[in-house]
Amino acid sequence: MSAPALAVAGLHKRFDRPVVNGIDLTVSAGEFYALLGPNGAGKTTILRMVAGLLPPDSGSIHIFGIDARRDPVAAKRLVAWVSDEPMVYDRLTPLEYLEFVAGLWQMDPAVAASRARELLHWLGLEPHRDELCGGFSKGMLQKVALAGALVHDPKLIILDEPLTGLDAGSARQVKDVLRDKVRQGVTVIMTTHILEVAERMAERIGVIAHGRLLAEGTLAELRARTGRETSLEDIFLELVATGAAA
Ligand SMILES: Nc1ncnc2c1ncn2[C@@H]1O[C@H](COP(=O)(O)OP(=O)(O)OP(=O)(O)O)[C@@H](O)[C@H]1O
Repeated sequence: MSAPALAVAGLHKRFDRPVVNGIDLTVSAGEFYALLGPNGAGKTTILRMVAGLLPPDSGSIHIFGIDARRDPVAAKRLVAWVSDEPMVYDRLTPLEYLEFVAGLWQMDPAVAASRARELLHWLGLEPHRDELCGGFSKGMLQKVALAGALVHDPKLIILDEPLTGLDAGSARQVKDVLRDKVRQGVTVIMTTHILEVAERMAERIGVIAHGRLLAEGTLAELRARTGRETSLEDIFLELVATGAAA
């Protein structure tokens, strides 16, 4: 059997207080996984550790079987990280930005150019490909950042609140790109506060509070835990309330 896209075990991180408290998480290759949790639950901190941007205090992270703490460069080649605060160079056009990112990955220029064109088309950025990013709205910058994260053809895409601030049309484009990627066998892990998105798009859902995984499973499995045919919102609120009381 092939290695899971992500296998996290015993992950801990503290800042001035413990923030991630022994997370175990396995996401299969080709799965769409949503990580939910109230503000400050530790979701971003977990994903930043997985993406190699923050060192854990303890625990292991394997990406497609690669020990990401021991071999971070090999692991990062397989991963895209899309933050909720897009960092794009103001003085570059989207096309130049994608060429720049492709250069960092030492991609073949012809492959990079064709992938960049495809991504700009998918995300509706083609009409703006020669305009400077400095004049773009937050939503447009978010889409440029997503395109930049996908240009090296990652196998695991990690997104922190990718739909926040996007208008309905842009949100649809981003969701379609992610669905297409999953159809192609790519793994997607994302955080969201938009529970309908998790309900509609994710194959499995994990609920985090106080740096702990309270529950995970398909929507049907989470419903079975509560013993009621109810919405993800009800399940989420019940889990977080009982988790907080525990
Ligand atoms: N670099 C840091 N230094 C100190 N504390 C931090 C740092 N990064 C995160 N924290 C704290 O860790 C806790 C978890 O933050 P995190 O951003 O992981 O939560 P989250 O679940 O992503 O929340 P949200 O849904 O609000 O984005 C918060 O209390 C936050 O203030």
